[in-house]
Amino acid sequence: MQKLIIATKNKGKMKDFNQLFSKYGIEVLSLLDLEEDIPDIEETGDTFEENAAIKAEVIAKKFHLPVLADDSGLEVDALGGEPGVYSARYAGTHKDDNDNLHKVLEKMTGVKEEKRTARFVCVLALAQPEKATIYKRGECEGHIGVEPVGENGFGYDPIFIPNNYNKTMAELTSEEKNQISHRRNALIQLEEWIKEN
Ligand SMILES: O=c1[nH]c(=O)c2ncn([C@@H]3O[C@H](COP(=O)(O)OP(=O)(O)OP(=O)(O)O)[C@@H](O)[C@H]3O)c2[nH]1
Ligand SMILES: [Mg+2]
Repeated sequence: MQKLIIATKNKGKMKDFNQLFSKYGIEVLSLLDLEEDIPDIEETGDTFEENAAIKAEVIAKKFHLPVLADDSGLEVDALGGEPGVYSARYAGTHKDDNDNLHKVLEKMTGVKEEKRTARFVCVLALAQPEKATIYKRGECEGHIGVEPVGENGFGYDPIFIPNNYNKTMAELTSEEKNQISHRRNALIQLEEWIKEN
């Protein structure tokens, strides 16, 4: 395999995937890289698995090719697992990273450090013509800071401090993020398939 379509329009995810796939010599294409204009796919599921499958299967069917999709998000324990599957649209359907992370910070006002535990979750769904969809889940544990710090990454990276670090995910280089991230931890489980295909 020389090229793989990833059923996403998220440029932050694609930056991660570009780097993660480069070691396999595979070029990844997002829905924004295709010639055809692909309408937004409605994420109607209640779980990361359901939403990842919806995205991967719609595009795999359309092109008759293997397609990977990523559904991911932040689970904050003090917020009962929110924003979870609603991470991209937590502060509204305009899907603004800055508004989303400020909503989390606001809701966490007054919550003590030891109660600020959280994790990033990434579920990858690999849909292939005539085959059952394969799921892989990766997580990255950490806690929520009190203000946004750092310029790298995307989404909630500026407020997420991974375990064993004293800086946010947005202060890590992309190489550092890609050694510990939820996305990396999910993708590594597909390594055998990637090498065989
Ligand atoms: O700080 C972060 N670092 C990450 O590494 C990360 N991964 C996911 N997220 C958050 O979770 C939403 C995914 O929602 P999501 O899977 O529906 O994706 P999306 O709607 O943005 O794009 P698409 O892939 O569906 O086209 C994203 O928008 C982000 O808010 C992250 N935040
Ligand atoms: Mg989405």
